[in-house]
Amino acid sequence: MSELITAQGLSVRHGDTEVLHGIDFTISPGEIVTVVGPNGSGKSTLVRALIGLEPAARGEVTRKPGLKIGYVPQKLHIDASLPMTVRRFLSLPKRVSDAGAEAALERTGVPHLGARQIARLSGGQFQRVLLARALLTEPDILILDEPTQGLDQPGTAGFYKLIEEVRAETGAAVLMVSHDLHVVMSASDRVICLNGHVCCQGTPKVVAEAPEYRALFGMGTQGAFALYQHDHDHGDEHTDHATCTHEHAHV
Ligand SMILES: Nc1ncnc2c1ncn2[C@@H]1O[C@H](COP(=O)(O)OP(=O)(O)OP(=O)(O)O)[C@@H](O)[C@H]1O
Repeated sequence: MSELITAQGLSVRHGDTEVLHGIDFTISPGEIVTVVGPNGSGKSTLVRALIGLEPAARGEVTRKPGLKIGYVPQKLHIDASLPMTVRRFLSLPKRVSDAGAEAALERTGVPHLGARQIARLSGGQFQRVLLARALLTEPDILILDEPTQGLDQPGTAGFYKLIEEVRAETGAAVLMVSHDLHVVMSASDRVICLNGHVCCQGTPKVVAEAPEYRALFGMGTQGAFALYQHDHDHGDEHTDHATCTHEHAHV
């Protein structure tokens, strides 16, 4: 198979609630795919299911045999009272050589941070260290759940530029969850809008021009947008065209 990860008819439940239903998904080598959608729409659940951290209630997820995944979760709590240097953090859970750690920090633009306490890093530095850690395994695919959360606009733009450089250098595919719609649109090969199901997907250009997408994310809001869940279901297609369906935007 050429796809790195495939999901067919994937549904995931949390307790009695079906959080995701009928998801068809693929990601190919070297692709940058971004998942957007309102809070609680199942973005983190989807990436966790694709990795195998959440069981499928229905459907199936297939990963290419031997696939190496570099995963940066949405939340990683590190106790501020626990002394731990960046260098030590990079060796958890698996020890890495000094040369390997240095190369990864260099690659993510923070070569001087090895001796620093992890709890004292800025948000942007911490994200770059997390990315360095994810790169240590030389992954076929990087999976980043809201990697620029809490970063300012230059920090966010810089981080996405770094992601593109890493993709260009290593050929790794990238699957991201993000709320930074404007940057996401330019940095992604494909955007998937999720709302419990895939309600919209396509190339950034095609999706951005789709009236449905504009309705979904709002116009004239200076980047602010609001999305509301809808409770009807319908078929979704995977095509190169935007396949937005009738969502309701309230801006
Ligand atoms: N471990 C869990 N147990 C029960 N319910 C959960 C669990 N994790 C997530 N949920 C619920 O599943 C739904 C989807 O959550 P998920 O975190 O996947 O959404 P999301 O799109 O990533 O949200 P956000 O943008 O706020 O990060 C939410 O209603 C959430 O409350």
